Amino acid sequence: MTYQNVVVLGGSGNVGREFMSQVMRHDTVFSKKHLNPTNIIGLTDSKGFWFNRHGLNIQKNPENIYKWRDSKETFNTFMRDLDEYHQYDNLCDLLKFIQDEGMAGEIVFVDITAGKDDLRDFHLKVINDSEETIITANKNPLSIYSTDVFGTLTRFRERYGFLCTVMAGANAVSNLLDYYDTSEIVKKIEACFSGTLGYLCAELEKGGRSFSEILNDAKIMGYTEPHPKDDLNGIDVARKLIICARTFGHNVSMTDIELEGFIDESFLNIDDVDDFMESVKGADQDMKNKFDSAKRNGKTLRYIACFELHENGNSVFKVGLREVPPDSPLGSLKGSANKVIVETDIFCGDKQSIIESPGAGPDVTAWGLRRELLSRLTGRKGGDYKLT
Ligand SMILES: NC(=O)C1=CN([C@@H]2O[C@H](COP(=O)(O)OP(=O)(O)OC[C@H]3O[C@@H](n4cnc5c(N)ncnc54)[C@H](OP(=O)(O)O)[C@@H]3O)[C@@H](O)[C@H]2O)C=CC1
Ligand SMILES: N[C@@H](CC=O)C(=O)O
Repeated sequence: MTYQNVVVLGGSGNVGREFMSQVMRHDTVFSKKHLNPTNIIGLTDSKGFWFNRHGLNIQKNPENIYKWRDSKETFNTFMRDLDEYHQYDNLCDLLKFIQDEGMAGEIVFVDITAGKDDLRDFHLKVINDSEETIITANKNPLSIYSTDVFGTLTRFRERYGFLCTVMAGANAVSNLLDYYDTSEIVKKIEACFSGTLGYLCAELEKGGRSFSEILNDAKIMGYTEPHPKDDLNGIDVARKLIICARTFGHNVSMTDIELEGFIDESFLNIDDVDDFMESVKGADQDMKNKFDSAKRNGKTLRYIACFELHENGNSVFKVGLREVPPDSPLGSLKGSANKVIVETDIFCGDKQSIIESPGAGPDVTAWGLRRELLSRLTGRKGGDYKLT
């Protein structure tokens, strides 16, 4: 039996713990489902990593999941004596460690961190200087740097999976890759790409609860970024629009996007998450007024990412809050649902391509990552297929 050996970067985080728990319930050797079961041999946080070349011991007792899944602190305590923990100065030390263990060419890294420069460097090193594979839910390496970085990372598609960076529960990214490969020019995109902001809009539209209460809910449900200001300043949606546009062939960067935050900029400069959550209470009345005003116009509000290719070849990228009819394709979205409407030469008029799916949450994201991992298994379809 050949294992798919996995190292989870950020495995102790919200999505990371859910990912671990789903893999342990369904994808390891104990599930007896796949010819190449998943074997988690390493798990990192921001300071170091746990490693066991035969597989982390935490995997052996899926019945303990409930003891560690819901809190990072209890997870860290649970892990303390199970396997060896190595501190690192630089994430690239991990790559060297794996090579020294004689495991080069056998690893899939799953990036569930929100890291920036150090993760960009790690992704580049893995793709340029090793034969390992990366599957990422972290959008930063593909979006906040130059198109060259995007091009380098995605040049070996079989070694770089990024389906979960946009609409984690759907096939949006692979559809856009298909348009690129078939030379089908994307003319227009309109999308709601944020589970957090979608949930906020749908709940504010109902009335009854304040903006800050709903945001707190979204944070508890794991929809928000590690710092929710990255949702509210529109950067998370802009990153997704950049990843989409680069995927269908556009040389676009953050400065090309007309970006309007969800709330006033004056609330968006607080680094401490608890202080930030307290301060945004100041935006409650303004957000209520905006939704009341839209309602008086027979409209509602949605946070929309838009790309349009003009006849003269110029393209426009916009991200912001827009009034839309409540029964329109984006105005009718509920909860954390995401939707992307794409127009190309073939897919236009009443043949637009529309993809809708849940866009956020640890469960959806972890499932998307597992799906991408499993799609790479050579032995996936050779298992003992059971019908019940
Ligand atoms: N929530 C969702 O619905 C979705 C999330 N994502 C993405 O998933 C990622 C993780 O989100 P979430 O689980 O909520 O975040 P958390 O903050 O809960 O977890 C982040 C994890 O990454 C580790 N980490 C942070 N920085 C670094 C670094 N520089 N190097 C190595 N490890 C690091 C943290 O370790 P430590 O504990 O030491 O800080 C922690 O284990 C984000 O990039 C997010 O955009 C993508 C799609 C959907
Ligand atoms: N914070 C993001 C998580 C997924 O990318 C969102 O709300 O959509």
